[in-house]
Amino acid sequence: MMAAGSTNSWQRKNGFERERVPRPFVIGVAGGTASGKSSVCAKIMQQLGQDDVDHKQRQVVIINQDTFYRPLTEEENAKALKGEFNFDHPDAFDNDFMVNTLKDLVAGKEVKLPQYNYKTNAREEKWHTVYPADVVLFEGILVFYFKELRDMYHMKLFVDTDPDTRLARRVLRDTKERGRDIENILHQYTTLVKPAFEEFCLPTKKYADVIIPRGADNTVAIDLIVQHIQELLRPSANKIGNKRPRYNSDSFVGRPH
Ligand SMILES: Nc1ncnc2c1ncn2[C@@H]1O[C@H](COP(=O)(O)OP(=O)(O)O)[C@@H](O)[C@H]1O
Ligand SMILES: Nc1ccn([C@@H]2O[C@H](COP(=O)(O)O)[C@@H](O)[C@H]2O)c(=O)n1
Repeated sequence: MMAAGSTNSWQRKNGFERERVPRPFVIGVAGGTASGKSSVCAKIMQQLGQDDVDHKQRQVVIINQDTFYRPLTEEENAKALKGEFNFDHPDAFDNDFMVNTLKDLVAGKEVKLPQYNYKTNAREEKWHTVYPADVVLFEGILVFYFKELRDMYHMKLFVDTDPDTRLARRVLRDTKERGRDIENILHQYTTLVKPAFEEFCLPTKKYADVIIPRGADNTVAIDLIVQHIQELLRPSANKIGNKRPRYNSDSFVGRPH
């Protein structure tokens, strides 16, 4: 671990002195379907002591790329119901919405986001507010694919879980939580999800700063990442660039060692 008050290589490379760590600190979390991206983000959030904090006060927010699936045409929706629409292709996303949302969060603005419904393959009508935070975790299968997004991350994590394990988890999850039947899941997986993973997601692993084998089970990797975030965002590193000092939580950064 870096000594308190020192400047790390990332900061030097990017021209940031110790006290100029960017706010918010944006972390991209990529990986195949059911690799454990959400679980890893939830653990990071929990270990930063943010679970019990009110949404308006949270210093860490998690944004899921699935929020940005574009609305489907009637024809596409009919295909989706048969497991024949390619949700794993970059064209399935509303790229402008995704980029603008992240830009707004980087600019310290609050954003309004829909809840995505996997049963209807559409956004819910009711949107919720996400408030500015000091750490933004942006997770999804293709969060490293788009250069404009990639350039906004200060740290990139790739969750690397064995494909058989991922398929097994996806079958369980999609039958229980996403209203799918097994035939439909396996058809979609073999014809669309797996080929798209190999074409669009896996090649983006090279952009990762940290690869996390086994996802949320990898407590050593998660502990190291959390320590690194805490170190970067210690209050002493907060002299310039933070318009909203919110370091009054003992459970977050700035806790005495
Ligand atoms: N380490 C694990 N052991 C067992 N099940 C897990 C593990 N990590 C995730 N899961 C389960 O696998 C499914 C996908 O995990 P999730 O974290 O949502 O992955 P992703 O966000 O990459 O799709 C979920 O049902 C989750 O509960
Ligand atoms: N209507 C939808 C939208 C997405 N999917 C699948 O979800 C996967 C991405 O979510 P993860 O939590 O698994 O990363 C992706 O592989 C899509 O195939 C879907 O099935 N239906």
